[in-house]
Amino acid sequence: MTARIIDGKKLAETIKLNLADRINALKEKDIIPGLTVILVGDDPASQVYVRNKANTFTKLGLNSSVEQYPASLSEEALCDRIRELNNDPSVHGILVQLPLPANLDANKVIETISPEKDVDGFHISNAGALMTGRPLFIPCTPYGVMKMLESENVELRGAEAVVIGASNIVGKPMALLLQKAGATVTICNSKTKDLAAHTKRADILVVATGRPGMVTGDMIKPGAIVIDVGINRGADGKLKGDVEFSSAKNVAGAITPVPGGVGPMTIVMLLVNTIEAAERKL
Ligand SMILES: Nc1nc(=O)c2c([nH]1)NC[C@@H]1CN(c3ccc(C(=O)N[C@@H](CCC(=O)O)C(=O)O)cc3)C=[N+]21
Repeated sequence: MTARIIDGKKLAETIKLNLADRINALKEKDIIPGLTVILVGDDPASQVYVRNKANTFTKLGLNSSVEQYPASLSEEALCDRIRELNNDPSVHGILVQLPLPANLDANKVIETISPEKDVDGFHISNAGALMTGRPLFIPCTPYGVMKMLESENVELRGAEAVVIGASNIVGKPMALLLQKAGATVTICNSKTKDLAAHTKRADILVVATGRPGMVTGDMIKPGAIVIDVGINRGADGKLKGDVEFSSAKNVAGAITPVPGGVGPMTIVMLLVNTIEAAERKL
């Protein structure tokens, strides 16, 4: 058996086409959704990725600007700039690229973003809103994963879902969304004893650990849906997921590739959130 490939790139393109009507409706009211991305420091991977985001926005006729600052930028200066953007009506979404240099307190910086412009959904108010079932912005990566599961017509009610990784930006919101959809959710972490005993029970397995190839085919329940959130860049410059694709594809029912899986979905959901932020200003 060979798994179906869940094509995130293709699904992202379809979602983009379906956004055209919403974008045009805003334009008729002289509103162009705008995102400002703030990048601190000169991590080359972040730079490439931030460019990708900006290009996607521009292609669809949205506004996007990237502000790049040296790693020496003070927390105060960064927060002052964020407050200016909070008050700029042409900016609907603000994204501060993570991770930030160690001398900056990421929590403090993120909490300076107005929750109404926090299109990442990382602000503590937005995390709490999601947790209590009244989300304002759903974090883009887990949001994109839910769209992928939807496109595959996966029955979530009563399903066993296992999420490996408990970060605030992927694992925790992912678990909440799956739970809300009716799945029974287990969150595993690096201390989990006998990880395979958990993963082998999973009808839906989401892997977000940042450890390349850590989930192998022998850990997967035959026919399971496997979602690989990993984006690890190897020494050869190639992207590698957290799932060992070569062995997993022989066991899973469906699997997301890396690249071309969750990554493009993350970007398109950022578009969705930014458009939604602009629509709320109508
Ligand atoms: N505030 C903040 N929000 C984020 O959403 C955020 C962040 N910081 N920091 C970094 C991570 C990483 N991330 C990616 C999203 C899409 C791709 C993506 O499109 N990947 C393509 C390939 C890109 C390539 O080839 O390099 C793919 O998987 O097919 C990659 C990485 C968002 N992040």
